[in-house]
Amino acid sequence: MASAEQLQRVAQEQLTLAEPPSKKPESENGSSKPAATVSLMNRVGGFSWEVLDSAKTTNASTQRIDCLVVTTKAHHTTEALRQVVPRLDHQSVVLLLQNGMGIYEELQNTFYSSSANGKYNAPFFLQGTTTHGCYRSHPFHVVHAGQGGLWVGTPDIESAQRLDTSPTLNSSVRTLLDQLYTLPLGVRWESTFQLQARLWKKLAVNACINPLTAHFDCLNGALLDDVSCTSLIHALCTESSAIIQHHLGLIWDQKARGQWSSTDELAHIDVPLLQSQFTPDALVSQVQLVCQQTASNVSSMRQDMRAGRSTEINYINGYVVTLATRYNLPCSTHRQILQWFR
Ligand SMILES: NC(=O)C1=CN([C@@H]2O[C@H](COP(=O)(O)OP(=O)(O)OC[C@H]3O[C@@H](n4cnc5c(N)ncnc54)[C@H](OP(=O)(O)O)[C@@H]3O)[C@@H](O)[C@H]2O)C=CC1
Ligand SMILES: CC(C)(CO)C(=O)C(=O)O
Repeated sequence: MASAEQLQRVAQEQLTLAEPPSKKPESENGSSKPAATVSLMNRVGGFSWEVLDSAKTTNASTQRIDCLVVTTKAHHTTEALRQVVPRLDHQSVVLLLQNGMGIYEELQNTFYSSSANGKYNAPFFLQGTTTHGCYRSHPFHVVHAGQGGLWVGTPDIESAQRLDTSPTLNSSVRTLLDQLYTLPLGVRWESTFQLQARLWKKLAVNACINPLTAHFDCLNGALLDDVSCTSLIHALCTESSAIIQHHLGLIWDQKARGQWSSTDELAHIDVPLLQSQFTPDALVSQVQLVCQQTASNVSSMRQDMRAGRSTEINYINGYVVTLATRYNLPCSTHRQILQWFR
């Protein structure tokens, strides 16, 4: 985890830029010779960093953290945060950058429910999602294998409202964003619902490509050549579509009941237009597009599976199943896929 609290202190990490993975036959999101090497230190003044490692907790810092960017895998996030929870307060800003969904809720329930640390002490969470691709070639060296964008916003409307009404918080979020904007990562701020729609789309796509490529041990592009894979993609997207549409429908009802004032961003959201982006056909087209665009990629779940690591399945298909159970909607294909990983 990188702490952005003392941005002028210098770290020696290097960011390595490589050719896009599509130019290679089979890459782990780009594993051949890097195209360029640049020092983060020269470009952004350097990030302060600490190694957070359970073996060294006795020497761990107790200094308050202003801004924290969490880039762990979804299933490691709660344990990673546990080490720094005492250093976060209600004015700290924490940006979550995991694939999948449900992590924000898990953190709230684990650390900040009324029975735990108390809501009053919760830091201000932001969520983000990226289409960049990168991997670590060796310690402190990251290969930037695929160019994309990075979208950041608030996880729910309550957070958006809190941000609007707290100048201190607003200034902390601005500090973090200003640092992120200096990076060549195409960072953009999005309204709550634009970001949530983006996260839903990514979840629906990842719920097809990741488990299927891991299970059938194939490249992303190969999914489109196999008839059993394409029929699974249709089944998964049909189930995801009903669940997402239902979820959006609930928001539509809340809006209709006047739960938000006219100044809220949600008052301007066109829910039926949003819903049209989540039909089964729209989701299948999105999966096909990503399979084509990342045809020569080894998906992150396939990489994890090959390396004998745990996967993010519980935060991808597992999250879809959790919502289906909550809404009492059919979800047998996602359930079947979850069984493959048990
Ligand atoms: N890599 C990519 O191209 C993309 C990744 N993502 C998503 O971003 C997230 C991160 O992915 P990625 O960077 O590839 O994952 P990695 O596994 O490469 O990196 C995760 C980092 O988290 C650290 N970590 C794990 N547990 C802890 C802990 N308890 N305390 C502190 N640090 C910890 C790991 O440290 P250590 O190595 O020491 O264990 C490692 O440095 C995932 O959700 C992924 O799906 C999304 C889009 C693209
Ligand atoms: C988009 C995709 C499927 C690219 O490989 C990905 O996000 C992943 O591998 O986790």
